[in-house]
Amino acid sequence: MPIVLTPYWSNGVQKLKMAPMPPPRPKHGLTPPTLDDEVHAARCMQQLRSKDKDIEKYIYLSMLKEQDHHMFYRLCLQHMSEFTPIIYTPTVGQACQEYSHNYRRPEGLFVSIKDKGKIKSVLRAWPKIDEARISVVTDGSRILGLGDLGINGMPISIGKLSLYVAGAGIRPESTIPICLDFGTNTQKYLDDPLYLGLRKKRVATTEMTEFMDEFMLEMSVAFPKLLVQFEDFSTDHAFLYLERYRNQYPVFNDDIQGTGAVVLSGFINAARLSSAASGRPLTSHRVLFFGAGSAGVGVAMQLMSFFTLEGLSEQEARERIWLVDSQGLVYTARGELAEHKRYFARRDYTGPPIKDLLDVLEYVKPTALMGLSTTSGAFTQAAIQTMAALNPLPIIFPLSNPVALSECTFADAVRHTDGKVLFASGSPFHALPWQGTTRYPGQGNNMYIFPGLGLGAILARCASVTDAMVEASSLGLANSLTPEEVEMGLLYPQIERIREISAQIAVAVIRAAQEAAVDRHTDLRAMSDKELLAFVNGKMWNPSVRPALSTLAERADGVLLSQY
Ligand SMILES: O=C([O-])CC(=O)C(=O)O
Ligand SMILES: [Mg+2]
Repeated sequence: MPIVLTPYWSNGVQKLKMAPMPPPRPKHGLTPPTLDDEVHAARCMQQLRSKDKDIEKYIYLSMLKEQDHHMFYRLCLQHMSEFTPIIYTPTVGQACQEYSHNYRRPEGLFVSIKDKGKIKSVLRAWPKIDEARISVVTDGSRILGLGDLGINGMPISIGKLSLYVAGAGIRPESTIPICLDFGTNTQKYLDDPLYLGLRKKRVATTEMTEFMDEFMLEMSVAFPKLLVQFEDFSTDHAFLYLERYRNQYPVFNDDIQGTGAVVLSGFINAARLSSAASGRPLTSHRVLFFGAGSAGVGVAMQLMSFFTLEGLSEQEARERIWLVDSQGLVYTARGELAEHKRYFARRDYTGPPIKDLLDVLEYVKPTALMGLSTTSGAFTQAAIQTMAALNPLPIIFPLSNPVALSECTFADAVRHTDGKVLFASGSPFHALPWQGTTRYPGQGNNMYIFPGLGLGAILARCASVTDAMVEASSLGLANSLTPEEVEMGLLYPQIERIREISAQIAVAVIRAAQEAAVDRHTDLRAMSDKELLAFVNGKMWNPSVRPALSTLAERADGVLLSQY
């Protein structure tokens, strides 16, 4: 009977019993005689680096994670800057686009619109119900900047959860990647014979909302300790479902709140430097958002709340922000506007539409230019030079993902501002030699925020995720730079320190949850900050240092068992 090799997730048919296992001991003869763990780690890295294509590296690491997750996470933590561009942005984008072609095994839960009315039984199929703590849920409708990928969005949930494990020490078995299948409007996938999802156009919002109500309720019943992260829903639904469920369940939206928090954090550090150079106060910054989707407006809201913390009234804070969408400057007199853009629409401009970015820059004179448009190259040489002419240290954040959709490259931003730019992008760029020194790009990606925010919310067993908790995560990140990192001109800490940063963020988040009294694990209230930090660190899962022998021997047993 093939026991060990049966996927631990079974297609809703039969739930596997997870009996407690004695620690596996290598059986003599089932592993090679000199399988040394350290050497095996080096072997894995060599195998990874021997692949030419990033997607091959992704597939290799995906298999390694399944075969030996201790080794996978151990190497991931040791080589964070090498691993994240593969298991996460940008390669995860390609992994999504090619998911139906590269699919090998189930790694998450698929719930489709056809399951409406019986979602409970689908969720019950998950083999580790009691362990569940965090789920990343996408409907594949707006994956990164790549559009509607339907069920091919599953790898984004998988990738985010790998970072929860690596970055915040959530136990691997506590994570549930979920892809909801409402159909897809992308004809290419509907025509693809290998496409894994429902072959139908997306259902209407009313039907989707009925489904979502049932789904969220059943999730809270099946997994009472679960936090839900909404990921890469199209803008309208992202706002709709965040507002609908945020006071009822522990849920947050990574693209609105996670991105908002991470960009605010980088903005705070950049604005401090830029204000020091210009002599103008932090509250005088003028921020232009190029792109007014869920991420753009999410970031704008986060920045606005920062301005109010700095002492501005709500109206004054709102007036620090300008939005540009595909029609140009967003202003009330322009005509009918999508709901989520109305709040920031300018009321102080009533002239003809200003469509060209250069004209908008001349009109607004921003100190900071944020790109969330998924329009590759939108920040042209002229636009970057205009920012440099307007500001001694211009803040330019091309935040669109993946890297091919970035509004400009790091090299262009440095070159066209004569090295003065304060830069962060959504996807990774390499450091750049510049006039005898090295310039480091910031990566303003929500991967700095969601692991720590999620960890804090889980440990405090929060009933909901409040704005103050999100804000705390942002300030926690901004203040986590070491003096060496400040010296290097970094806006974000080095990603290798992610565990340390996540622990600090988690503490800040737990404190904010306590203040709002949404924490259900109230024992933590009595702890000092030091005790709380020790508690958070103590809860983190660590890959075991000597796993390879036992895991491989276990698998060897499984192979034999399945063969006979
Ligand atoms: O996944 C990422 O790299 C950041 C993100 O949430 C997005 O772009 O939607
Ligand atoms: Mg996202």
